[in-house]
Amino acid sequence: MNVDSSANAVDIRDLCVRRGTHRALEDVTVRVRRGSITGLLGPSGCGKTTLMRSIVGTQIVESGTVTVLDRPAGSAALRRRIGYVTQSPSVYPELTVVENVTYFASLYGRKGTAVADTIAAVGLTDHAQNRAAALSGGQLGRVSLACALVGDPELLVLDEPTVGLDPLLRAELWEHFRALADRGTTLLVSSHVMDEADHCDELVLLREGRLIAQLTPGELRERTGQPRLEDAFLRLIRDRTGAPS
Ligand SMILES: Nc1ncnc2c1ncn2[C@@H]1O[C@H](COP(=O)(O)OP(=O)(O)OP(=O)(O)O)[C@@H](O)[C@H]1O
Repeated sequence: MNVDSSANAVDIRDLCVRRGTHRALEDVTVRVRRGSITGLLGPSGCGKTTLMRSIVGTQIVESGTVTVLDRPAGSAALRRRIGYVTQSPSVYPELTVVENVTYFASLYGRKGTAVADTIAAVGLTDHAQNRAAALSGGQLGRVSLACALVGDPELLVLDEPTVGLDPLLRAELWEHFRALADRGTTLLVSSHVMDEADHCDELVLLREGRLIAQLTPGELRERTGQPRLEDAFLRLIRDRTGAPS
């Protein structure tokens, strides 16, 4: 893929989103560089999923702009260019793993070894012939991930893709994400645990619907003087709220 890494894959300005009676996002301005891995981090309920939904175009926004791959979020032309994996796996339970992934590969015109390679990348080769209905929750999540990966989209939006996975599989998935980014894919990956932040080029830190900071892991450590990213995030919040450390 030929990519101008200085350009933004996602450009969000002054975004406000209301969900029910609650302001889920408040004046959020964020940019995601093409060909990078950006971690979307913050506590449960801070607005990570809402921000992802705004990017993939499934969220009604109150005000602000969301531009994705140079088009307004939700444009029909973006559908095949974005892969979105939600927290709840969306696969066909009666189909096997290989049938599920083959179906999505055919939608995107992928041929050759794409299906087998993608199933291997998510660690499911040994389960390729099993029906999805017979898989564990973590395995189902990986089938869902494979269905998004196999389309080789320009932008991958992944909502907590490593939740519930064992450390080895997690490490392998992050390696795969890095290989994709090196090839020019843009990845936006949410997590509510900071121990994955070091895999990211940039971090978007949210709290209570507001952007706390957008910076690299190195900048976060430097700004707070905390070597552990978990401590650094807490430091940043305490500095902003004036709470004692
Ligand atoms: N369908 C909904 N109707 C009303 N409010 C909602 C709805 N979904 C989410 N919210 C609220 O919007 C806010 C942001 O939720 P969101 O799901 O974006 O958070 P999150 O950071 O992704 O959380 P988690 O890490 O637990 O998935 C929360 O206060 C939540 O209660």
